[in-house]
Amino acid sequence: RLLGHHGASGGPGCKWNPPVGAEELRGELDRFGGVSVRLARLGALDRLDAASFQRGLQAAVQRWRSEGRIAVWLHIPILQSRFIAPAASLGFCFHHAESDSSTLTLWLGEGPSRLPGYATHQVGVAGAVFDENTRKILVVQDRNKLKNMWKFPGGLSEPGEDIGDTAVREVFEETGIKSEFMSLLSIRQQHTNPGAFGKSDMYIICRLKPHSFTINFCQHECLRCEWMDLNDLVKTENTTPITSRVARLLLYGYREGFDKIDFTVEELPAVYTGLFYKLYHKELPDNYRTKTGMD
Ligand SMILES: NC(=O)C1=CN([C@@H]2O[C@H](COP(=O)(O)OP(=O)(O)OC[C@H]3O[C@@H](n4cnc5c(N)ncnc54)[C@H](O)[C@@H]3O)[C@@H](O)[C@H]2O)C=CC1
Ligand SMILES: [Mg+2]
Repeated sequence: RLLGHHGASGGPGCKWNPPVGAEELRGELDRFGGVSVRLARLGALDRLDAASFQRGLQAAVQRWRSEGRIAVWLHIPILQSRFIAPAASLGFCFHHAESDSSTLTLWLGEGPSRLPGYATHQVGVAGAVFDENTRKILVVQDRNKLKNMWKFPGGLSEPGEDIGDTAVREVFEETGIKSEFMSLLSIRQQHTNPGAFGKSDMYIICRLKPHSFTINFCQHECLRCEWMDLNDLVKTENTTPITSRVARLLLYGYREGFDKIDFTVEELPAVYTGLFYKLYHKELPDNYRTKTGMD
């Protein structure tokens, strides 16, 4: 199927405005039929002004259309940001930006754009550090909050960081307590979160096992930090609904067995990419783990 035949070879303006820089605007084809142009990889753009770039891009877009490309991905290094406005005037929109570049897209296919969006969520992770021997749980009060409610220490995940590693790192940074990841207990999803720049927030609580007990809390982020009896956290009014709920969940797990509440983790190989990933779920009994055990 050929898309967008129209306007293939030069409109009226083209003869008199040779597409300056059009030769340079070469892209790579992706497996979906889109073309990706990385300005950082193209030479001779330093002396190109915005108007010439726009003419060159317009001619290139016409060419890509005639070749049936479904989309254009335009990667612009931050120092070449003068090319953003000309691209936008040809219909390009921001797809995303990183610290040193932005990526704009133009959909050329039929109907509305089917290009995937960019990041949708921020991920926050808290650690519920529970000591089974003393039945105590580690809680903090935020310094920067209007109401000083007890909550689990935690914070935002860094790019490429495992959920459990975020929990352990944040707990240590905020309280000085060393701990080990045991399981995932809950996931909260909230949209248009003010702290997530209007994106959605995914807040994950992990069960951690303490390896040290002397509190040395971060004065910047925390006002108070203590080991609290789990029953007291379950009963207190001075906490958030999510903390209260997870405290009840922990009490249930403590009494009836943590396998009732734990999503444990396992690392598995990805089929196509050769990468590895972490899979979290309730414990699978041994006889369900192998195909032969199923009959
Ligand atoms: N119910 C609960 O127990 C609560 C859960 N959460 C969740 O925790 C996660 C975030 O945890 P945090 O402890 O907030 O992250 P965090 O531990 O990574 O700390 C964020 C840091 O960034 C600073 N910061 C944030 N916005 C700033 C700005 N505009 N300018 C300057 N500094 C700024 C804060 O002061 C803080 O030091 C989210 O997923 C959130 O939904 C947050 C509050 C309460
Ligand atoms: Mg925090």
